Amino acid sequence: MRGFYIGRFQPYHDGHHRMVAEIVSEVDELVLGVGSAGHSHTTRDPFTAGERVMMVTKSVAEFDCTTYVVPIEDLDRNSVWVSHVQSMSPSFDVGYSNNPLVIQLFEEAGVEVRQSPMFNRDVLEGTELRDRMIEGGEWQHLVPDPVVEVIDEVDGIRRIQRVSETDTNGQ
Ligand SMILES: Nc1ncnc2c1ncn2[C@@H]1O[C@H](COP(=O)(O)OP(=O)(O)OP(=O)(O)O)[C@@H](O)[C@H]1O
Ligand SMILES: NC(=O)c1ccc[n+]([C@@H]2O[C@H](COP(=O)(O)O)[C@@H](O)[C@H]2O)c1
Repeated sequence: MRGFYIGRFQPYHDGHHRMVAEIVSEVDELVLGVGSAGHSHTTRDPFTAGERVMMVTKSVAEFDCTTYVVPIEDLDRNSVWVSHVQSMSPSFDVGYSNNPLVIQLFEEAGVEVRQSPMFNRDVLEGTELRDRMIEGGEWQHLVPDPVVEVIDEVDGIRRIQRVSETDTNGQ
């Protein structure tokens, strides 16, 4: 059986990693969709699809499960989004998500969806991690080690701090 799990992974963190650990115990192969693939260089979506592919690929290497990492761009039309996903991904039997819109769209398309508990959600949330990066706080212990290395390699902290600055010229 092949599973599919999509997220923006801005960045990939220990909550995602815990969920992947559970998924790989249930499936033979996994597809990890890197969502909103065209988005980057903003406060909400600082990292490119390629950078997120690196974070995810290096992090899941510890699991003994064939994993395909597939960038998936957004569409303006939710009603055909599942077809779009299926056109970009190896075929899959079950979708994994805790995102209500994703769950709704998969179910309407007849795809089985499984949810997982939210792990330590008070800190394991992309928004919280990005806030810490912008403010110079501690975030490294909340992501797998390879994610720290990728963000360092691409000078990601400087990037998110810069793109979060307000233009003070008032133009
Ligand atoms: N701590 C967590 N435990 C379990 N699942 C999580 C956790 N955080 C996110 N998820 C799930 O992982 C998927 C991808 O989430 P996403 O990449 O949007 O991360 P996020 O932490 O919710 O980030 P953001 O704050 O940027 O929206 C979603 O289904 C989301 O519900
Ligand atoms: N119409 C669309 O393009 C559409 C619909 C539902 C989910 N998505 C994407 O799927 C991903 C879901 O991941 P999150 O759970 O991280 O939000 C996001 O990248 C989101 O943009 C896109």
